[in-house]
Amino acid sequence: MRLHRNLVFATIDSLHLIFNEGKQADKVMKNTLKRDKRWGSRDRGFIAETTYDIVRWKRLYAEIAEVKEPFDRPNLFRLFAVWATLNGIKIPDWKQFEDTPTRRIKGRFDELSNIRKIKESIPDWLDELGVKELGKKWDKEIKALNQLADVVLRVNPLKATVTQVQNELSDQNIETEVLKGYPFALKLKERANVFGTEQFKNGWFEVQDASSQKVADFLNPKPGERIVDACAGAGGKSLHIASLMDNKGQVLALDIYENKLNELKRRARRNGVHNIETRVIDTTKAIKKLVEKADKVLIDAPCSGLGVLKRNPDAKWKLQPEFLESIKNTQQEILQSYSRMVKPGGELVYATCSILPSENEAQVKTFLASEEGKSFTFIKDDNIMPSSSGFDGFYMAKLQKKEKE
Ligand SMILES: C[S@@+](CC[C@H](N)C(=O)[O-])C[C@H]1O[C@@H](n2cnc3c(N)ncnc32)[C@H](O)[C@@H]1O
Repeated sequence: MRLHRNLVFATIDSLHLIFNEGKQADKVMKNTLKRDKRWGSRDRGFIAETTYDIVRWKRLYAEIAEVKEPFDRPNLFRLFAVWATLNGIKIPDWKQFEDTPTRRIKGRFDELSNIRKIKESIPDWLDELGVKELGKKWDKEIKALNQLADVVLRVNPLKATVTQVQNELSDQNIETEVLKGYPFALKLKERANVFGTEQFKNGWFEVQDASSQKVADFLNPKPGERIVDACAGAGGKSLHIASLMDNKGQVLALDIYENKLNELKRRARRNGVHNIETRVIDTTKAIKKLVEKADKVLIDAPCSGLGVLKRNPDAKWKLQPEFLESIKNTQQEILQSYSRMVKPGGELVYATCSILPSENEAQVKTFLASEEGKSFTFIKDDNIMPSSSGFDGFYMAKLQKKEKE
């Protein structure tokens, strides 16, 4: 592979914004990719993948290059040189790469590969937490979480069949494969910009990780039911739920952020979904109005996001222990208040995209032992681990509200 100067410079500029200015990686990437209209999909792919790769391996590369934050421009080029060397890419004879110690880079990599927190490129506190919560399992989970995420589509059965989407995309040289056990999923064989296709614009599919597609299945919505999606965000799960209900019945999508619900409404129109109503939760009154009104409630709770590090490697550096503690309190508060919306005999699903038992099983256990939780019985749970599934880490638990005596 030959390195192109403007693509490398765009990568360096993006890394500066992410590492030194605390900007969110996905937002930086969106802006960077708008910079030059002449860039084709391979150029864009190079910038995005290289930037994300260097974000993912920041600690390892910084230790190899012997540089410390904040990274000045020469140091960002040193990180880049480590990336290129370890990926077998020839370093060009530009002045920014003068005296790159290629052999030393390889030697340092071998030396440092014995220390997990450096090899897997994670902060000390996160490595300690992983061991405390997952014991021996942490090793393979963090390894899996450092792999590049596959792109998975969820076909929208209101608009198309899996075969139709597969054939139409194949006509545009976008090859996909079906995933056993995931009835609406198609995995891209190679990364491609699916958002530009007519099929996406017409709502035939959404991009949604395979593990995330398990949540609506687990909830098992039926046409005609009244379902509350309590932390609906931009509606990844609401849209899936509505499609499984065949547009019959009602999905009430709640969130504390109006802008996310507005995005949900846009996506619902594209998806041909007509049975979602959105409500911003700005007072406790909004919750009270819905007490015992839902057949099923989904709480897709805000969480550490540790299960989706593949997709969002930047979170390794942005996440703080204090945030984790406060988000656990929020999770329990949400469980306590939104569970009241379930009708007697109805069901509650609590889900997170975390792999930490303290955000998952422990929260359910605390809830069941509480006054509010006493009216629920535990039905089942599912712990989807990145190492065994190959996709994101997710947790989901199903509880049933007891009938009134
Ligand atoms: C994991 S995200 C939801 C993702 C979404 N369900 C999807 O599938 O695309 C959690 C959501 O909970 C929302 N949230 C946080 N606190 C909340 C609260 N007290 N009540 C309702 N939603 C809340 C956040 O704004 C965020 O959109």
